[in-house]
Order: sequence, then C-alpha cells, then structure tokens
Amino acid sequence: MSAEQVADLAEIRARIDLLDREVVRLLGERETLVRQAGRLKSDDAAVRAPDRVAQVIARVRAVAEEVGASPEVVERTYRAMIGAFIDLELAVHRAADPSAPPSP
Ligand SMILES: C=C(O[C@@H]1C=C(C(=O)O)C=C[C@H]1O)C(=O)O
Repeated sequence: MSAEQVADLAEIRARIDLLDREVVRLLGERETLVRQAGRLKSDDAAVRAPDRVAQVIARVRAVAEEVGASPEVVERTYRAMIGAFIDLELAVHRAADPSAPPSP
C-alpha cells in the first residue's frame, strides 16, 4: 500500500469506529426493548416468535433495498443479532418465571 492508501485506510477505519459507537448505542436501546418483551411473554415458544422474526427480516431487507445497502448482508447480520437477542430474552423470561420448563 502507498502512503496515501495507508492514510485513506486509517481515515476509513476512524469513520467505521465512530459509526460502531452509534451502532452499539442503538443495540443497547434495542436490548432494553427485547428485555421488556421477554418479561411479558408466556413461554419459550412466544419468546422465539418465528413469525415475527420472518416479518423483521422481510422489513429490514426492504429497508436495505431502499437505502442502497446489501439485503444479503443486512439479513445475515439481523439473523445473527436476533439469535443473540432470543438467547438473552429466554434468560430474562426464565428469570421472571423460574417455574417454566425450558424448551428443548
Ligand atoms: C423482541 C421479540 O422477541 C424475539 C426477538 C426478536 C427481535 O430481536 O427482533 C423478534 C422476535 C422474537 O424472536 C418480539 O417478539 O418482538
């Protein structure tokens, strides 16, 4: 890499780092809402809510198309993120109702 390319890459990474702060802040806000949802639900199946997951994926893919982002990257990112949130929500739900048996 030339000195100019090294400087350009450093600038790009600085901008990515700034965006990541915002992304993580928004993930924290999303986590608060997911925790609230987990306390309201009746059982593990309700926590997993696959129909809702399908809706969210369809919606974010459409938003990606609208804003010029890759729908594939957005879908894969969301599937990984929602998987992690479901694990968190299951833990929150079980802590709120310890008598509930865990699903397989
Ligand atoms: C937050 C919810 O629970 C789970 C987490 C979801 C999410 O992170 O978007 C979506 C559906 C459920 O799997 C919900 O039902 O809305």
